[in-house]
Amino acid sequence: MNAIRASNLCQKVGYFQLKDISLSIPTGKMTAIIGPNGSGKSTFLKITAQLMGMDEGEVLIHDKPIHTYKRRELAKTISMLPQSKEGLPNLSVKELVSYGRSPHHSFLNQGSKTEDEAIIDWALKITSTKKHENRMFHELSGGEQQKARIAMSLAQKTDILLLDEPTTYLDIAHQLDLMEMLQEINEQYGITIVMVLHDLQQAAAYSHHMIALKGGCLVDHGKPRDLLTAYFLQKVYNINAHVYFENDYPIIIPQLKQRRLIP
Ligand SMILES: Nc1ncnc2c1ncn2[C@@H]1O[C@H](COP(=O)(O)OP(=O)(O)OP(=O)(O)O)[C@@H](O)[C@H]1O
Repeated sequence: MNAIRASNLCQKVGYFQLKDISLSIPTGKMTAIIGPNGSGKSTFLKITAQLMGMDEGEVLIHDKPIHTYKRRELAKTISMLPQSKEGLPNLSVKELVSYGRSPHHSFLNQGSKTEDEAIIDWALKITSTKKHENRMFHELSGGEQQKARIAMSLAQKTDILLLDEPTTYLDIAHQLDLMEMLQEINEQYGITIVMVLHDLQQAAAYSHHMIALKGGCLVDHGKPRDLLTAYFLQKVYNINAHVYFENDYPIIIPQLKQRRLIP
């Protein structure tokens, strides 16, 4: 079953164009979207979260065309964490995470306070941010802020979580901690996780499915172990590298003096 299916998706953004993208994202799995800077990864996520329209094509979420979803219904199905954390109000961590409950409230139906509290508590605990709940968001470190933002997305209680470069600004230990946390969330709760990542080793190690974009086009998609080869790296990034797997963890060894290969 597919959580997301795009067919012949085209979208022009300034001088850039997403061209005829057709792909599927499996339900309950972790999918990594990779590709060079400016290849359209964020644009694809934004269209999928309906933060941006499309010129042509169709996107189905759980087999239902995205344009037939009401705004609140979509927000209960899919949550997206954008790259930038700019513009977030200076709230306490708990207040920020509570924001995730907004789609579940309306003017006429404020929902159950007990249920909200239980979900907020769950989101704080699973992201290990419970201990920071009374601290101000802007006082946290980059890694702690990233986890608090993920807690806010989790509190939205959606089946699908879109994360745009969740490991940016994090050191290697916090990157691995975050990836393992996402793996745990995926395994325990069956949430479909789609993440844009630049670290190819982590992308392949932590995903079941990988999608590669380049220049607004889909280059390839499939299981990381099948996809990640020297030929693939040459095709997508124009680099020469050796690739091998050690206990299912991919190792990429780039050849030195690559610069002449960059167009
Ligand atoms: N609002 C906009 N106006 C004009 N051009 C835009 C706009 N948003 C994105 N673009 C362009 O669209 C292209 C694709 O951008 P996008 O952010 O989707 O790429 P990306 O693969 O996520 O890149 P990165 O890895 O660098 O984050 C880029 O060339 C970018 O300059």
